[in-house]
Amino acid sequence: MASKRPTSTTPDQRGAGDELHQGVKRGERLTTATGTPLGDGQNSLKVGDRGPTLLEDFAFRDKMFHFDHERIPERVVHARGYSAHGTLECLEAIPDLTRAAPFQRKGQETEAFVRFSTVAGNLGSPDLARDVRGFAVKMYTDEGNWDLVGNNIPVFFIQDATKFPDLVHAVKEEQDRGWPQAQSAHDTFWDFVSLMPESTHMLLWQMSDRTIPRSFRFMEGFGVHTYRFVNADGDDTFVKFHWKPRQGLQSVVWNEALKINGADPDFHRRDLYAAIDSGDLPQWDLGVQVFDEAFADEFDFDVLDSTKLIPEEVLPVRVIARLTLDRVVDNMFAENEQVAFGTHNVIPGIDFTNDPLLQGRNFSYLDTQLKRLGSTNFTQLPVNAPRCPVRHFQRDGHMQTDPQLGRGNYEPNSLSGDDRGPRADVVHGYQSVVRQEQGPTRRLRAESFADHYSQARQFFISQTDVEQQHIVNAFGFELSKVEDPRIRTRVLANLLNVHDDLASGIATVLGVPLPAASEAAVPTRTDLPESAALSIQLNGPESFAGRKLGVLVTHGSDKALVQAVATAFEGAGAVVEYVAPAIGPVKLKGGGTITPHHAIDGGPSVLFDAVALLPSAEGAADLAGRASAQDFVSDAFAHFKLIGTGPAAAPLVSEAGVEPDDGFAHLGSADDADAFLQLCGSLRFWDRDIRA
Ligand code: HEM
Repeated sequence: MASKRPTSTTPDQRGAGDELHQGVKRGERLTTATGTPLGDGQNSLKVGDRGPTLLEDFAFRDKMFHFDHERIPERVVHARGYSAHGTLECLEAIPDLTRAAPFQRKGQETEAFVRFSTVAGNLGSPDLARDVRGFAVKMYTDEGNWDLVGNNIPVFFIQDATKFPDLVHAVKEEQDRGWPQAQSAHDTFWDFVSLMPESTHMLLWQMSDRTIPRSFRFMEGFGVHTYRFVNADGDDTFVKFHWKPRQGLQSVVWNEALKINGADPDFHRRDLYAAIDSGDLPQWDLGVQVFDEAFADEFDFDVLDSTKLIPEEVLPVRVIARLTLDRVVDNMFAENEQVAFGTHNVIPGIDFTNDPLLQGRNFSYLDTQLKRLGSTNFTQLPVNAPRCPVRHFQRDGHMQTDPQLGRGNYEPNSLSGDDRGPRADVVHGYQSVVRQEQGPTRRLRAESFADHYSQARQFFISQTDVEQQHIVNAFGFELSKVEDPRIRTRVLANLLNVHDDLASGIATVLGVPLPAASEAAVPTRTDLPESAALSIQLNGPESFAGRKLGVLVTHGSDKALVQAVATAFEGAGAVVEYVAPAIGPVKLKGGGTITPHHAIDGGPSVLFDAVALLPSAEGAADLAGRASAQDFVSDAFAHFKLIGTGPAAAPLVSEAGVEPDDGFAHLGSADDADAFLQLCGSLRFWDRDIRA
């Protein structure tokens, strides 16, 4: 006999969480995936009050079925990433060089989507791993989607795509033990690269502070390969693409990176989200190095070799457009995870070269995306769908969402639509550049790819003293994690071909003797000049705009001083966050309260670009005895940060074991705030880096 059906509100509703909620009482109706409204979303269908669950419970099965299949394979590389929407604005029309749609008219705007990423770590790995950053840009042009799938480093580890699986296997966690996660500091990576001298130039970049950027906003992007521009007449030129952050370049230091990973593993994604959300929109200039066959023939290296760059001093970067990111993602899965970039996604006006790495990439992306996204129809997902009309005869397939009307599903046909289906357009459609290719089919690396050390040396000598020391230390750190000493020796032997100071510096850090240099295929050139464009420190912003100041406050902190510092920094486009002994409101001397953003135990100074210590005398005495407060000061000091000290901060500074230097600014009164702001414009006080 059927029991009585519950009414909309049952007596079982009680407790703040509706623990025994049995009916719909407010809001939109909850349904199954097929739209059936549910009467209960909290309990499965059981026999009796405490009996077994019934297989008949379609609502339970509907929900659990979908949950069980929520995960899709993560990207085989670049799994960890974060995205934003934006716009590319053309600053200079270049129809003489290319018919690519975004560059035909000054002021023209093209919708864009960008995904930044690390390479080696899995989806849940920390943001501040020492790793190359992906910088992938999808541009939804009037003539199809153009993807510029780049990195924040202008060269790559290998010259031929067939080595890519080996490279990735070597850097990912080791197969017999499952670690380390998101790190190159282990035997298999260094074993591989020590046997592949072509990786040396990239290794120098990887061991530089480029691979521990302070923010996605403060790093460059590069297309890496030589591509082609093609104009409406079919004339082509070579082109290399550069993204230059208008915020300037900035990285953190290694010890800081390690601590950020603990304090906030989402540091980079949080930073990008917060900046865009607050209206501080990050921008990059898109620049090009355009050159012809004659330049390529005369250039020191092969322009098809992705382990080489063209120094900006040799061929200046010409800015043609500006990218602004202005919208965070609404849903990480729908956008960040389902977006599919590929070097093969080009538009009329953009073409490939014979770079053997690029040629291989053109195969790999589409291939992997079928596996990752599960259907050939992933181009219909909103984040991947072109914004221009799409007409073709690709039909059916898993998860087809286009009704694909009409009779004719072949080309040519006279039955679809207006009695004439879509046809290729010989005048306006994509035409590959006509190239003459000939020669014997062979598996061979051209002699023009043989110089593995000269540009590595050029990179090293182009760094400031501090940057060179950071490179030496990074090699030292990574190689100290290598267990097999033969691998370390091979790396040092290769690096002796780059620069004596580099190899001997690393040997000193490691405390091992220098081996003999390895035999190089061609001698290292010592005549390549320094290139200032390769340094981060020489390309800083000289401004604190877009950076973050951490202000340490306690009960009794001086209101006028705190306000003056906040007003100066916020007025200069910086973010100010307060750190206090506890998260509750802090009472200021002079009236009023501040609600801190962080309690001191969860707000270490590694989260900030500079710090101001503005405690009251009582507060300073209390903090001086707390390890987290001591670390706050000593870490800021050790990471070469600028430090402002209020009138009562001295006991805390001294208890932290820190001796104030010229990187300190005394904040005796509100009048000193501007001077501190000016000092912070240099971002770090590198003179403190005594090892340099
Ligand atoms: C032969 C060399 C390479 C191969 C075979 C290769 C292959 C791949 C594959 C299979 C993915 C995952 C794609 C996905 O699941 O959607 C990927 C992602 C990516 N690759 Fe490469 N890659 C190569 C070299 C490079 C180089 C030289 C760059 C930079 C210029 C680069 C930049 C990226 C970026 C940025 C992503 C992430 C795209 C995203 O955010 O979804 N790759 N690559």
